[in-house]
Amino acid sequence: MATVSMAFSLPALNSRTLRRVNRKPGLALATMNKEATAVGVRVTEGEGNLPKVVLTSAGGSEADIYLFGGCVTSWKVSSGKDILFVRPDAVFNKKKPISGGIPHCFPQFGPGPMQQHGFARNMDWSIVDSEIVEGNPVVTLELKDGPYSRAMWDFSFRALYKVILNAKSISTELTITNTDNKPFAFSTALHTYFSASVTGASVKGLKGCKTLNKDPDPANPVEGKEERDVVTFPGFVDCVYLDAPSELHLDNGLGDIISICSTNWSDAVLWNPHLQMEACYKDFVCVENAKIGNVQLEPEQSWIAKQHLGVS
Ligand SMILES: O=P(O)(O)OC[C@H]1O[C@@H](O)[C@H](O)[C@@H](O)[C@@H]1O
Repeated sequence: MATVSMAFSLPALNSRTLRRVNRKPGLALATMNKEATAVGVRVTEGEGNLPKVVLTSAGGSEADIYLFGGCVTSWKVSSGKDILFVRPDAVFNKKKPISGGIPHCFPQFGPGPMQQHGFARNMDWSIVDSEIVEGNPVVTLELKDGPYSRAMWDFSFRALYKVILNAKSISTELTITNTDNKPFAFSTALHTYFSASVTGASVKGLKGCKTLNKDPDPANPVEGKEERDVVTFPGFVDCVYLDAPSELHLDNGLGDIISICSTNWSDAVLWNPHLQMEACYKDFVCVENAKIGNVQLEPEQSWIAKQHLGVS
């Protein structure tokens, strides 16, 4: 993956410069023509020449976030191991969402009146703020409605996505605000792809949840209840867990136990495509924090949800 090897140098990003130059989409790229320094938060050129924010923590962990889709594509812990997974068929040309990392599903999860998983993963987000807190980088991205989103969903909204990298964790906070003068409703998810050995991977914490099993037909989920303490991925898995607990544990089958803690992400989704993606299904599982039922927001109201992924 291309990193900082560019013909031009990069800007030193601090809160003041980011506030000044990145209020409008597109300006993050323009700032890449200035002098180079990288402390904690920097913008570089990623795959397909797309702008990418790199967070580097004092503890040696690193995260990559593409402005296209506001997508965290990599979270490397200090050993250099990437806890997230990007599919080998992922493209970085803006013609499709980036298939991997933590894509946004907003304002629709799954199939529905608009494109699968909504438009947020197909739009350019911009940087509105960054700071370093005790050696840990923090960046806030923003997405607002535009002609592309309005054509599918005719509402004015503002999404803020704050990403905080610590030595052993990455946290996100998503705030959706209704900036329209009429109410709207949405569903949403963080469609997190974890690196895994699928035969050894399992999730704890879902026992007792009501399930909507999208196997075999995602458009007609079957209701049920999870009876297992430890949920595995023996074949095709596509299942929604309603009112999931705020803490789940993923054993990725690669020697890591990952805690997945959340606030206000009421639901969870497990997905592995099995033979539908023969080239890569053995190498990842998706454990998604989701809000499946519609969130209703009146004008000026906001909805906030937090996710915290940690390794021990
Ligand atoms: O291929 P996409 O659009 O990224 O979606 C992948 C999968 O995403 C999951 O969240 C859904 O539950 C699946 O039904 C879907 O197939």
